[in-house]
Amino acid sequence: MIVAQSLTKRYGATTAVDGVDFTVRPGVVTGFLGPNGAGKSTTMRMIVGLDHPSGGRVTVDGKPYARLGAPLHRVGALLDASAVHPRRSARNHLLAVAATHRIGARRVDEVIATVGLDAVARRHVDGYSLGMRQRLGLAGAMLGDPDTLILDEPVNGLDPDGVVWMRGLLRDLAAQGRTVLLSSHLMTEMALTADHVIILGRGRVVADAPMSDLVAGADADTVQVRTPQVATLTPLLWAEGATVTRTPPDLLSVAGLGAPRIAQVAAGAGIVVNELTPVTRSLEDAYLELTRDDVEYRSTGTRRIAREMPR
Ligand SMILES: Nc1ncnc2c1ncn2[C@@H]1O[C@H](COP(=O)(O)OP(=O)(O)OP(=O)(O)O)[C@@H](O)[C@H]1O
Repeated sequence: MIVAQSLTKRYGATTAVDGVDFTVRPGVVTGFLGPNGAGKSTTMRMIVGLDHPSGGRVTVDGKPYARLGAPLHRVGALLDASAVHPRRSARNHLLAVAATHRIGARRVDEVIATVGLDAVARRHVDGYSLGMRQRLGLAGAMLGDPDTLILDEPVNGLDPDGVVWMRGLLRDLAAQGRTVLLSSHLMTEMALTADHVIILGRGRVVADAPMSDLVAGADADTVQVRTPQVATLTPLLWAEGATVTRTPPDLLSVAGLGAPRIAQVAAGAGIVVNELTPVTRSLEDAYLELTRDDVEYRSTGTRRIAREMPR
């Protein structure tokens, strides 16, 4: 379990992390989201003792990282996949890390197999693709079989097979009762992987909620109804207390009445319904709405770029 209390980090005049409180629980994958510069990496670095808080504290299983004995067995981190000596092989890199905790070669070969690098483990890392480096970083994080995993953008550079594999692995690790904190800008992937989400905006927590709450959200009871008989169905839905918005020629957006009741009303009046779809909000919609005021780096759009291009 990771607990942050009033956690703060200032770099000169910049407050990167501004008094955040959150708990990352075991047994689920927790997604860590936020616009560029929101403070995710800084928070992760503080969790693993690579940065010191300017205020507040963060603990793993009740202790600051620096006070955990044999930290590789407690916390595994993948924060920067490029942080490996390029002239070392993956296996030698992992053997060197393993030696700091008296972890043997057998475990090194086990994690190499788990991340699918067996065939290239004896090659220099400088020939590795970004996806291979991510796999190696994950192998390093898992080396000590830790209860807590902290992974900054681990799916960057992975091919579609790799993304699906990573999703399954992270979900398995959480199902084994581990604490998994994962940052990513890929909303669709995050929606498939995480059970709980913490969103930062300008160094503050703007959301801390189960994924199901975020993706259902405000639009959960809106239903899209497609019927050739909109004029007949609309007053019947009004009579049931629904709010109905019409998009010609045949689409109704119905709020305040669930799909089963709409189907009953239509069937009772002999109205043909071609589509009945409950509209759920995507994680991306929820994220964009929650961070609308917290985006530090916003593009100006392609039209302006086109105007400024030399002819
Ligand atoms: N070592 C540093 N020195 C000075 N400022 C820093 C340092 N590290 C981070 N910052 C600043 O702190 C803020 C938060 O940065 P951080 O990298 O934690 O954001 P992030 O949410 O991980 O962003 P991204 O999604 O782009 O990775 C930014 O304004 C950044 O410029």
